[in-house]
Amino acid sequence: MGDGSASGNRGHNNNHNSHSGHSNKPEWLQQYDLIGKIGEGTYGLVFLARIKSPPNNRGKSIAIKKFKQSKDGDGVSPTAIREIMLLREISHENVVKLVNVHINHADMSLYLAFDYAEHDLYEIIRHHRDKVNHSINQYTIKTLLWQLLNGLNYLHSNWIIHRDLKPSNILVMGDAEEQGVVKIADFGLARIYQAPLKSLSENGVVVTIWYRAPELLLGAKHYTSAVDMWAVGCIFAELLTLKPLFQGAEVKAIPNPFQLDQLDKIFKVLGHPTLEKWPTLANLPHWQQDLQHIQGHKYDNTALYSVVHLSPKSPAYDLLSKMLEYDPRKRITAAQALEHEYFRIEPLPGRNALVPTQGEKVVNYPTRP
Ligand SMILES: Nc1ncnc2c1ncn2[C@@H]1O[C@H](COP(=O)(O)OP(=O)(O)OP(=O)(O)O)[C@@H](O)[C@H]1O
Repeated sequence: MGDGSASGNRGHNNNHNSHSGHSNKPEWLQQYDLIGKIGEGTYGLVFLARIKSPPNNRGKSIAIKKFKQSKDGDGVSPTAIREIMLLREISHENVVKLVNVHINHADMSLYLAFDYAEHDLYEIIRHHRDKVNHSINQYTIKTLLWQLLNGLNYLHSNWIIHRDLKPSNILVMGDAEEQGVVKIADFGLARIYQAPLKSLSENGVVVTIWYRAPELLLGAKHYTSAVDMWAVGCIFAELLTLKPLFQGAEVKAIPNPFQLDQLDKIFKVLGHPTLEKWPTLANLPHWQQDLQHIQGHKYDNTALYSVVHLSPKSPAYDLLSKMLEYDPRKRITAAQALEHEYFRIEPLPGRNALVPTQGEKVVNYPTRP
């Protein structure tokens, strides 16, 4: 088993719910030693496992994502299976590798096995904020951002929009060989599950709205890769200040309620969007429907540079403000961002984000519990 293909599984064993004689684990799972639960997200549970064989991979750590069944009990659809098979072709240094797909045909439940990454930006930011109490060094921020953009540029060039980028989905390798390399996780899953914008997942895990682009908050039906660049802007600001940039209180109603507080938080920092700067704003459902709240209150001062403690003339501020451009058509793309002056001035981005530059203290980031 573990041939890396759902159809391969089928060829190997017609009874996909089959269990071996000595264990009640599904047969494919027996190639791994399950170590423990890493976390829980919108779509399911994540476990740490180690490969038992073949010998050259022995001991290699893997993150197995077990997907929940949907409410009506139907498992993964044929369309989703096709999408997942496409995701297996995705291969880039800054995108987490999908190493195996297992489908339990008895109930159509789905398990994806990814390369394991020891850190993620959520934990790195939290560690700096709550434990070491000092900001992340400039080299690390720039390297994390460059590699994130590099992975995203690859995904966008392959017509994959992430749609749910946030610090916990941006992994950083702790391994010797790939230490400090950024890996984007959870890409392509939004499309498979088609419900990334619902407010609460079935188990009550909160889906964060803090990184959601204004066009989505205003009810846009069609989204583009620009939604990911907005999230990157929010993450860049959070790396600089160790605080989420737009921390709106979520409206918890289903499906996809109007998140007024989130927009309010954005408008307070970036000023009110105008039709002059964002002409297609007028077509967005919530902009039209909610005249009283959304258009009634006017914010006009842009306070972004003071919130992120950057000089308005700095290249870092210039790049950040281009990521947080209201009009998605004018927002900077990943390819353009990689060419930005910020990445051409010292300190230059490198491969290992976690090695400090000269004179900086080594930060020992915690490993996953
Ligand atoms: N390949 C991986 N290696 C190590 N940890 C991972 C891997 N993929 C995900 N994780 C971690 O597992 C936890 C749960 O991840 P998951 O993607 O399911 O949820 P989430 O990102 O918290 O939320 P959501 O599913 O809503 O995006 C997170 O802490 C995440 O960093």
